[in-house]
Amino acid sequence: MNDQENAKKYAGEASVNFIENGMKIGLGSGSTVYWMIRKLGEYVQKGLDITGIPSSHQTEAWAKQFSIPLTDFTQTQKLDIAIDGADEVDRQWNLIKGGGGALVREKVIAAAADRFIVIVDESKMVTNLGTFPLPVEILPFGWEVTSSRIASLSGKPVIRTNPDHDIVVSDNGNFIVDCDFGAIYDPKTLNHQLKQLTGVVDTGLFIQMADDVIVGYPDRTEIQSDR
Ligand SMILES: O=C(CO)[C@H](O)[C@H](O)COP(=O)(O)O
Repeated sequence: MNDQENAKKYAGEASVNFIENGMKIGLGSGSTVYWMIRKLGEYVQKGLDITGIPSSHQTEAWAKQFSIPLTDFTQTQKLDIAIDGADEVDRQWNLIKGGGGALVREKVIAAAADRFIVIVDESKMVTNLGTFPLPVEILPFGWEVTSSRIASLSGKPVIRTNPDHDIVVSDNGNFIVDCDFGAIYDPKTLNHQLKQLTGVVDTGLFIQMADDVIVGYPDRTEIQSDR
């Protein structure tokens, strides 16, 4: 395993220490979350009684693989904790998410949780957001119009495609545009401007939602609990 993967494993596994018996847990998406789910599965095997709501089809498949009991929002509207990765984390703990395309469900889950824990390897910690292009989920209908309106906010949107050049469809049946805004100095305002555009479902900007950030290094973790 390379250094970055080790760091993801450290961060993912450390987050499981925050989980207590009886909790309802939001399960994020991505390769760091994989390590959290795998470790959580071990705890469940040993008798930990929890239920999870997955934020993507991939996460649901992993949760089933590791025998984690699942529920959904028809059963509960409140989660004790949500644990998720991120593509970038700035100094105020604003996030860019959505590299894996699950940003909308991830945001619904984070918003429903009493505590939102972010798990990242050290490479994700940045001074300003924006090196990673911002994912924005948009409706397929008229996506060209929505995309050009995002461009008028200086976002340079690129429709997300797979290696066969087909447009990627999110778990919600929508499209994603990856937008290069340069350095994002005011993520709150940008998020607001984007969300006002008809056709935009949501953005990968998570503004001051994180309660804790667990940063993984190749040989250790650092838990940051004060913004
Ligand atoms: O937002 C996400 C998926 O939509 C992921 O959490 C984000 O892309 C980080 O993924 P990884 O842990 O694989 O680096």
